[in-house]
Formats: sequence, structure tokens, C-alpha cells
Amino acid sequence: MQAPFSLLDAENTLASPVPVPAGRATQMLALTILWHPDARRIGEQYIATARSADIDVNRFAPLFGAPGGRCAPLDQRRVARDSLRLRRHRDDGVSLLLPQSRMRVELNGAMLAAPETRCTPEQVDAGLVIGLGGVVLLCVHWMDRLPQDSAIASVRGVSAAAIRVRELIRQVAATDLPVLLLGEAGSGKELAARAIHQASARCREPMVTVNMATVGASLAEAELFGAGTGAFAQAGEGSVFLDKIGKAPQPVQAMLRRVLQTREYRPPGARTKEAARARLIGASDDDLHDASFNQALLRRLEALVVQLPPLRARRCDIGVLALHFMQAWSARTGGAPELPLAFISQLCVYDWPGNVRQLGSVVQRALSVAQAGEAPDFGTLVPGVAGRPARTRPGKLGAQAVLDALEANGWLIRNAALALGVSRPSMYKLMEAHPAIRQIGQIAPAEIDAALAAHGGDAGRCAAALKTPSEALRRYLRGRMAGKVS
Ligand SMILES: Nc1ncnc2c1ncn2[C@@H]1O[C@H](COP(=O)(O)OP(=O)(O)OP(=O)(O)O)[C@@H](O)[C@H]1O
Repeated sequence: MQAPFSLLDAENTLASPVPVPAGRATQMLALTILWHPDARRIGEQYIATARSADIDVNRFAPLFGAPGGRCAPLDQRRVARDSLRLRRHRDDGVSLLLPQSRMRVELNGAMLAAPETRCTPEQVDAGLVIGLGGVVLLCVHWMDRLPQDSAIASVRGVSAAAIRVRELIRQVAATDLPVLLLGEAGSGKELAARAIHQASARCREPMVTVNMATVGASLAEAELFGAGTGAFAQAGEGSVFLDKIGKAPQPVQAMLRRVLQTREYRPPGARTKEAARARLIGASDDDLHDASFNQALLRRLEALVVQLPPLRARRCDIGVLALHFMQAWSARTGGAPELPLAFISQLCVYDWPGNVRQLGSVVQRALSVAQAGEAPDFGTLVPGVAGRPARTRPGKLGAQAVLDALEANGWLIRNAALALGVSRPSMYKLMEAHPAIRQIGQIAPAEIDAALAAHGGDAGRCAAALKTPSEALRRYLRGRMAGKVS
């Protein structure tokens, strides 16, 4: 498989294959529908291609659309006929000029009363969330490209950043070089790795994931290079995804560098070398340019870099992502309750330090609360918001909420407990009492083997399929590899 020539410079490296326009000068002001009573409209956009013109937003204009779809106005009775006017200033600040009508207009969750509110360029950079008539939420933001369809459908988002990530995934999938995925925790690195694998010529072979933060130094070598059982052996011609690659022990980093250089490795205890045919995809939340990471390995991994932007830098994606998590919940449970618009508005205004993963777990918990007939409270559901850590009483959590939190958090107990706002001991109790969650000791080895085979050796997906915590499954597999369990 050959890399497209245009992606690479003389040193066979690529910093950023997609040119990023400099500054706001090349940016178009855009309006994205964050929320609308007709869910199909969520994510539709209007892009102002003329720099100077005001944008008038009312019931009949402008027209919003998605690539390949029809364009339509907001068309809601509670959105006024006269316009909220958006005026772009020379410094790229934006003023909101209220309509004559008494329509309720909110900016970032606060009701506007003054005839004109001027937002600074920095506020516009962060994305403005505008509520209209208590029915529709819009995001005002910048776009440096026009919306476009993509075959990389699993990576959702309508922002310029999401379009860029999908373009990069498509481009790197066509090459055979190692890839490094960088981004904050929960920003979608593993999802991107899977999308790269799926879009590549290796998609019929397994992608084997190893989380270097949870593999102890003594077992890392066997887990990666073990004869027959190591990640490289199991992946064959597929892909090896090394999550948290920065946490790999030093000797393993040196081995990975040699593998990338020579395309072969020697399994521990073996006399002969094996060919390393799998493609390596690494991911990290940390900066790897520090002395503790093998810089020669970094240079090889940096051949292709995909940077996953934090969710707060692409606020206009929050609506489509929240809808995606609601639809997933609905598909699992047979229907999702409606969440109040004020709650959705809070979702759209929040900065999401835990990124898409945190958004997903908050949406799921809100749905569980709403299903139980209560109003979801943002301050309770989001730990640390408004300065108070969320603490949920375990007794208040339904079985579905516990299952949802584990599913949304890759079956990691620690993350699920955090998402639910309960302590780790309470989480253990909730799991023990849960009728569907199993302890690893309750599962027959043959069932574990069948699940491993069905999921290409990916322990995370196996844990989800077996409904057992992934830490315990990994411990069990490590023990088995070391010959402690049968
Ligand atoms: N663009 C997206 N579209 C749909 N779902 C997404 C997107 N980005 C992330 N997610 C979802 O958010 C969750 C977290 O994503 P993922 O596990 O890929 O993040 P990560 O960056 O690998 O996290 P970590 O660094 O903690 O391992 C997953 O459920 C994933 O499916």
C-alpha cells in the first residue's frame, strides 16, 4: 500500500495535510441548529459567504440545510417573523440586535433585554449559543470550509474541525504509515483509530487495542509481542492500536521503535523473529515531546498526526452529538424521554473538560432521570459544575443508569463511578446487585474465548459483550497469559 505522494514531504513525514487557513480573515460566519423540535433539523447550517452583510434570523430566513438535503427556514411559530439581526464587526466581534417582537432571545443561557448586545471576537471564537422563542437553539461560529458529506460516518460533527478530522482519517487510511492520534481524554481518539482501520485496506483483519496505561511493565512485552497471543500476532495484517502510548515502559518504547524500523520483532523467549505486518496506530492525551518518551519512536509515529479537537472548541457539534447519544439510548431501550430545552441549552454552553465521553454519559444519565419522571438537574449531573462536586445517592440510581454509565465508559469502573457521581465502593455494590452485570469469575473460560475471537482480541469490546468490568477482564487475561489461571 503506497502513501499518496502529495501527503508527504521529503522526509516522509506529514505535519498537516489539510491547509488550515490563517486567522479569522478566511472564516465565514455560520449558524448551526443545535436543537429544534424536528430532530432531523439538528446540525443543519446556514453559512454566510458574504463578509459584510448582516444576518437576519427569523421564522422564514435564513435557509438552513445539510449536504445533499433540502434547505428550509426555522419554521417555528414561536420564532418571530421579525428578525434577530447578527452584525459582524471589523474586529470579528458580533452584535445581536433584538427584534421588535417580544420573542424570548437568550445568549449562552441568559435572557437578552438590551436592544443590542456586542460579543467580543473571543466570545464568537468560543461559539455563541442563541435560544429563540424557547424552542430553537442556534450556535453562531466560524467555518473555514463548506459542509460536506463523508464516508467516515461514525465520526459525527458538523464543525469545520470535525470535517477536517474526517478528511484526515480518509487520507491517512489510504496510507500504510504509523499514525499518532492526539487529543484530550474523551475527544474521540479510539473512535478515530477504529475509523482509520475500517476505512483502510486492512479492514477485514482485526484491530487489536492495548491500553498502555493499564498494562503493567512486566506484562507489556508479552501483551504486545507474545508469540501467538501478543497484539501484533493477533492483529496479523490488521492494526494494533496502542492507547495511552506515552505510558508504555521505556524498553517497550525501544522495541516499538525497532518494529517500526525493521518490521519484525522477537517474541519473548523465542529464538526466531516474527514479521510485524500490522499497522501501528498510537494515541496519547499527553505531549510526547518530553524526554521521558523515546524521541526516535516519536519521530516515526509522527509520520501522520491526527489532532482531535476538544469539544469546547467545536461547540456547534454538541447538538448532533447529544442527539446521537439519545438515539443510541432509544435504540437500546425502545424510546427516549424528551429533555427540557433549558437542559439542552446548558449542555451546549458547558465547556466539557471530559469531552464527548462526558457529554455522552451526562446525556444518558439525564435520560435515566427523565425516564423515572424527574427533571434532570445539570448541576447534579455534571461533577464540579458551579463549584460543587456531584454526589448521587446510589439508591437513587436505577439498574439502567448503572448499565448505561458502564457502556458509555468502556466498562471501566472508575470512569463509570465518576460519571454517575458515586464512590468506587458504591459502584462495586451497585454492580454486585445488578442482575445483568457479571463478575469475571462467573463467566466460563470458553465464553471468554468465544468473545475474544468475536472481537478480534479487543478486551474493551469483549468486556462490553460479556457485561463484565474491563479492568477485571484484563487482569484475568494477564493472569492467564502468565499461567496463573486456566
Ligand atoms: N465525533 C464523535 N462522534 C460520535 N461519537 C464520538 C465522537 N467522538 C467521541 N465519541 C464517543 O465518545 C466516547 C469517547 O471517545 P473515545 O473513547 O474515542 O475517546 P478517547 O479520546 O480515545 O478517550 P481516552 O483518551 O480517554 O481513551 C466514545 O463513546 C465515542 O464513541
